[in-house]
Amino acid sequence: MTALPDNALLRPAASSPQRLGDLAAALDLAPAPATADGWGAAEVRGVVADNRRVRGGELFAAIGGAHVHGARFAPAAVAAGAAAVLTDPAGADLLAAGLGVPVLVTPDVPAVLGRLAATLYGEPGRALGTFAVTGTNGKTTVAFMVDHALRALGRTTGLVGTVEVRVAGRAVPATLTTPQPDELQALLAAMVEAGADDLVMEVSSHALALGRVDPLVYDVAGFTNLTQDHLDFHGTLEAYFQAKASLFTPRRSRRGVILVDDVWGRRLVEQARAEGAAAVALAVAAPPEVPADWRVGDVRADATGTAFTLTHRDGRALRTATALPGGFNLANAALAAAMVLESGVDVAALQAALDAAGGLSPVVPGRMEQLSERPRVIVDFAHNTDALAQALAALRPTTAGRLVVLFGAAGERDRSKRPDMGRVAAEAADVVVVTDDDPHDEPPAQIRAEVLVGARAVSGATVDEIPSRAEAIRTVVLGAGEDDTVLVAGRGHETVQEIAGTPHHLDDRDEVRAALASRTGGPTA
Ligand SMILES: CC(=O)N[C@H]1[C@@H](OP(=O)(O)OP(=O)(O)OC[C@H]2O[C@@H](n3ccc(=O)[nH]c3=O)[C@H](O)[C@@H]2O)O[C@H](CO)[C@@H](O)[C@@H]1O[C@H](C)C(=O)N[C@@H](C)C(=O)N[C@H](CCC(=O)O)C(=O)O
Ligand SMILES: Nc1ncnc2c1ncn2[C@@H]1O[C@H](COP(=O)(O)OP(=O)(O)OP(=O)(O)O)[C@@H](O)[C@H]1O
Repeated sequence: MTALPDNALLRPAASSPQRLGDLAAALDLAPAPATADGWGAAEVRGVVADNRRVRGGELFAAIGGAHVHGARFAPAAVAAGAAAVLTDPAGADLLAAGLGVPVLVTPDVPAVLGRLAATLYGEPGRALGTFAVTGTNGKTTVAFMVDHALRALGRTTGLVGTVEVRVAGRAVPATLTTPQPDELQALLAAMVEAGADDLVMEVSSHALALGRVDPLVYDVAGFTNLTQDHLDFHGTLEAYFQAKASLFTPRRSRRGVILVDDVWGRRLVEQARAEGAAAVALAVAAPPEVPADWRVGDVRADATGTAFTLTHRDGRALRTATALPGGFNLANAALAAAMVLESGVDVAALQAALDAAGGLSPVVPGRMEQLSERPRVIVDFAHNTDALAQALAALRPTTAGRLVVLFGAAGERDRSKRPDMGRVAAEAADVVVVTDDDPHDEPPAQIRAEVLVGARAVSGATVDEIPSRAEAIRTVVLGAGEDDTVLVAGRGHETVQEIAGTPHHLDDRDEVRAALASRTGGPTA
């Protein structure tokens, strides 16, 4: 059994014990037949769905998963100090008699888990201003930007997302983009305990489809865009869209700010309003005939970044800038600013705060992160077709020499995007190097071959294949001319590469730095 990191930052230090009988009555949970009388008086002080996270006194929620039933771990959870177990009928059948603690049963454990955790931790979400960001690309960047703006306003924030979880200024690496319900509510309680005013989080389509964030109702939800991704999980683009759309309903948010640059955003505004949600439209690149509440204008881009004015139909206007490169980061910055304004912050207050903070330019690890200037080497997280195309398009105008891109595709994930990624790379770059990403359990050569089919169908670019990612990085960095731009795409901040089920340490940024150091004369940063 693998041990999980038990980071105290991720849970409240104190939580008041609650009677099992009260919880069962509130959440409609029934005792399993063999549960001894008097179970209702037993007390629990939290809930965990993974036995490796039990510290003592919690309710262990044993979930039927895709790989294993959590009930198998109930004895280990009880041995670690769990005071009761909640499971479904299939889990109850797996439990041996004589577990020694009360067992409660409900038909669908994940469906009650969030509410149970929120109840146990005192509804922490209600004590925080709450911001959620969803969309195929840009969630992490927008979340960092909203967080940056709120902190510029003097607020204490908690941040939850793909790169890290941050509680009032202290950070730990994240596991999922959006944590499981029991972990999320514990995290919110830890944030409240640490004195946070606001929560900013990324909400993945998986989390929405699986109800991970319920029963949170966000004050402001933001939508970036929708392009093909995650079809392995959702099946169709329509199902993927509907998962995202569920965030923009009164059940999950009070107000939505929706970028209407793409057709999905425009559809989302209509659908959200039809369902009675307050949906605010934001146009950045959309033409003037597309109706919008907030619109971006007077865009000035130079080597230091992009300045823009965000104007509301009612005349309110904010002028600010972002140093993060690319047209998509203008859209990300505008969305972040509009979300903060829609939470009720006064324009003059945000203007003053952003002026003092130098605009919306947080450091977002592994997102268009520039590691050297000549050659310009950038590590980015683009790992789907649209993100790759956009990242390359953002770099082309400022590349005097060749534009070189190195990337692969993840194994066991949305196979259909692989040739498309190869194609857009070969269309936009001069040199394409196809390497491994995270093959997981899939044969890496097969993944590369599927990417290469798309890349080789385009004439013009030089296309190479270098299986080892570290070797590929070294080769392109050593081979780059001073005027070239090298985009190392796909893994961003990630540090573990999984090949044939085995994790290997690999940090693209470290590999790039090492290669730069061995170029004659070293890098010019
Ligand atoms: C589809 C999905 O969301 N799967 C999640 C689910 O896995 P599973 O159903 O296979 O769980 P399982 O391994 O069968 O275990 C069943 C139960 O036993 C428990 N268990 C298991 C082992 C053990 O030793 N002890 C124990 O108690 C588990 O905590 C679980 O409650 O429960 C696991 C435990 O919490 C998660 O790690 C796992 O996420 C996997 C790793 C995953 O890849 N999720 C992806 C699809 C995901 O959610 N991604 C999105 C967005 C990504 C993006 O935008 O790019 C995200 O929000 O991260
Ligand atoms: N608004 C955007 N539109 C298109 N591409 C973007 C946008 N913002 C960022 N990108 C690209 O997508 C990559 C991932 O960005 P980011 O991490 O902010 O998105 P994300 O939605 O959090 O991604 P993931 O869900 O995979 O964690 C970036 O590295 C960049 O290449």
